[in-house]
Amino acid sequence: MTEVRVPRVLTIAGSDSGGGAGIQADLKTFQELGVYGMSAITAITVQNTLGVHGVYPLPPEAAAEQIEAVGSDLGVDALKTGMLFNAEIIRLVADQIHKFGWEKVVVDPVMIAKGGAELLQNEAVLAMKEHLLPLALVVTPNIPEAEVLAGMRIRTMEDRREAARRIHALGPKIVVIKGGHDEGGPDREDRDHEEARIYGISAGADREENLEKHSEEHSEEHSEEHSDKYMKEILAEHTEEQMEKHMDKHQEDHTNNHKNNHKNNHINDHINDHMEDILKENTEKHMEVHLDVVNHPDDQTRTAMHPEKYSHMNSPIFKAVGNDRDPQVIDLIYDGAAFTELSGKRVNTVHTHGTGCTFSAAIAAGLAQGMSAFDAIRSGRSFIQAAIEDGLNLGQGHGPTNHWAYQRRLGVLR
Ligand SMILES: Nc1ncnc2c1ncn2[C@@H]1O[C@H](COP(=O)(O)OP(=O)(O)OP(=O)(O)O)[C@@H](O)[C@H]1O
Ligand SMILES: Cc1ncc(CO)c(N)n1
Repeated sequence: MTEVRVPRVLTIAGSDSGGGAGIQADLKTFQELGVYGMSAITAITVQNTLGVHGVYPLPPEAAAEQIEAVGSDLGVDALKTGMLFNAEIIRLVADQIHKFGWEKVVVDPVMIAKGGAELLQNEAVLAMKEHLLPLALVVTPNIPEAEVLAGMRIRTMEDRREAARRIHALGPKIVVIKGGHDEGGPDREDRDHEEARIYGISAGADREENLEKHSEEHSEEHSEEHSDKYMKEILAEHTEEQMEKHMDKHQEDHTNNHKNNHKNNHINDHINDHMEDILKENTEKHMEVHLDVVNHPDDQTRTAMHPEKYSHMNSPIFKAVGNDRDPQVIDLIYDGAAFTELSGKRVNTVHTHGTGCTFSAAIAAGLAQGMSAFDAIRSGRSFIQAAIEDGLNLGQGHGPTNHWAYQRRLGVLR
């Protein structure tokens, strides 16, 4: 008789005292998805929903030794990396992955926190590209991280596809460029002007030509100094944008405060004892995970899906509801052969702290459970969509997502 063993997943990441991102988000996600979670901590961050107030990296050997301890004893079916902080930690982590021969590796190339704090030293980007990305099965940059890794600006979906091709060329088998930061719309022109300020170029007709030149220079040079400068420019720009958006959202939040307080007191009062009732009280809107898959005509990826194995995802709760007027978040997936767009309804909330950590942790959990990479990504997207939709409204800034939401919705179905 074969022994059934629980899937084992390791996260190599930083600690978030606020509990919404980093190691804490990963372990909560693993637990919710029914896999056994283990951790190798790279750094301790002093963090809450208002921002990162301190970063205390551990000695690089501490990460390597934690990985050695769990790898040599408990075993690892899949792993994810998050905040790695510096080049030395990246090199040692890559050495361990290589030594153990682990293949189900999800790299979340964490660089900055929402709010702007540096979670990866600028000079470590090169180590990430050279040592870690070649070992990744799935890499999940957000848009600013994809810009840094690809050495180009991302304005349009075509830019995103080009960035995905460039990142894929660095070695990972599947690239997912997440869309959380792509708010699209009228700010694009402002971004062109901001870019013009940074590069000293025109925001008009010759913009593309200049950018092209810049990215050619970038790929030719490959020097640490150059990538350091480029990363600083990109991150500074995105940080400014994030801070402005944060302030706007805060004002909006104040206006809605009274309404929200009422709703959240209600949720908190009942959260443990009457969760099923609360879920039933929530409207249809709350009950659905709005996901849709759009494949390009030559796309083969869709055949990699096995809906019969994950039949719960075809239930009304997880089915796309298909309202084209809803603002969408699109995650772009590229496997070296075809592009797939995974789109979901954009939730209008500031409580998105740790979305990337949670998403990549859910992908690693799916891989450990034997899902194909595409199914694991789709399942991870459903997990984070539910977690954002059923937000907890904690803290005064960017609050955490609700790691219970996905399983609790499934619980209602059972
Ligand atoms: N407002 C939103 N509504 C719905 N889905 C979202 C929203 N924001 C992000 N997502 C989803 O969450 C996942 C993480 O995307 P995001 O771009 O926010 O990552 P990130 O910036 O790396 O997150 P973080 O740095 O907070 O960990 C993606 O699957 C994305 O589509
Ligand atoms: C520790 C840690 N890792 C990752 C992120 C990115 O969300 C964060 N804010 N904190």
